[in-house]
Amino acid sequence: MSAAVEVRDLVKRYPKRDVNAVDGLSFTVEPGEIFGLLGPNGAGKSTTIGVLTTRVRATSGDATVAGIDVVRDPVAARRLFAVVPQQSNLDRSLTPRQNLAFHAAYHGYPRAERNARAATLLDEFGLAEQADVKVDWYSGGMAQRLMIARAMMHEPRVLFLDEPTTGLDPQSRIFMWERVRDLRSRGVTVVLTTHDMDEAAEMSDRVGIVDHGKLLALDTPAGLTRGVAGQGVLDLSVTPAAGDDTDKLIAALTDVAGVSRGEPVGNNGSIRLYVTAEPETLIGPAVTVLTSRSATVTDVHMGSTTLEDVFIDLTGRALR
Ligand SMILES: Nc1ncnc2c1ncn2[C@@H]1O[C@H](COP(=O)(O)OP(=O)(O)OP(=O)(O)O)[C@@H](O)[C@H]1O
Repeated sequence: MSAAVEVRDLVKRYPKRDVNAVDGLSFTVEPGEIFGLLGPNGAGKSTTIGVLTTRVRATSGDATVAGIDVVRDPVAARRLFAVVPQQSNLDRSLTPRQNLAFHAAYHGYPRAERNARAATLLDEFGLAEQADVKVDWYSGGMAQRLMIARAMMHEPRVLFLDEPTTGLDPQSRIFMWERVRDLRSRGVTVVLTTHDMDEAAEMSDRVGIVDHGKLLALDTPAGLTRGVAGQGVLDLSVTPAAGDDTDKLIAALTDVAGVSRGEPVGNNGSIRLYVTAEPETLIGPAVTVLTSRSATVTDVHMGSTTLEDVFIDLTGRALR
């Protein structure tokens, strides 16, 4: 079976720009996966989705969806994928139900089948009760759900979701995540972009981290956090003694067995230690080092490493 999505050495340079928006990107998405492209604003995620969905012309490189070259055969490719953009592109002159039916008509579905599919999908996405109102009455979360329902009308093999939950309230986000998992369980491959590390970690089977149009790392969320940043983190709120400073405290703390690295967090004296042992076993040794240097420890917090830590590790910058 061919890959669901394959991108090889993809480059996109927009006119009058002096850097590449996408700069030699390569990755493969397996059938049935939820694949997340994670990166800050401007990293090139939407441009990559734009090329794969035939809306952006690549400068060079190859892109295939369900084995079809999207440049050579865009019409065949469009039958096999669906895309939900960042901004609503619902037809405001049609009702929600009509939006779905119209989309299926465009894809050549006979009337009875498109009406039946619309009813089923409206129900699945929790919109059956408000299927015949004005689209304008929909909240952001409902519009987002309707766009996914519409995308599913022509039974795509691959669904592209560009920032699917940006701006949604927590409840709508969770509903959306559940619906996307349902799609995966039915064999639909999902490629989503996000700058939200929680969303990437929660949703994706594998995550590609992109920055400045380049792929920096690609693995399962667990593999990424394990590989780069150890087992966990220990956050310490510390006031150094007179004559001492945070950098020196970090140097002393990284001598403790099990501490792989430390860095200042913010500018109020907080220190984050990346640890390779269980974080709680290192609280005692870390506090001993700090008190031996007459530093004052006001708070200790244990946590697991996140994709944010991975991004900081790779780029030296925070994700947002
Ligand atoms: N139509 C365009 N013309 C010129 N430059 C563009 C165009 N679209 C995007 N860019 C630039 O390309 C780069 C990548 O943008 P892109 O939208 O792909 O990033 P992104 O990771 O999706 O970010 P966001 O989450 O903000 O959408 C940015 O520097 C952006 O300014």
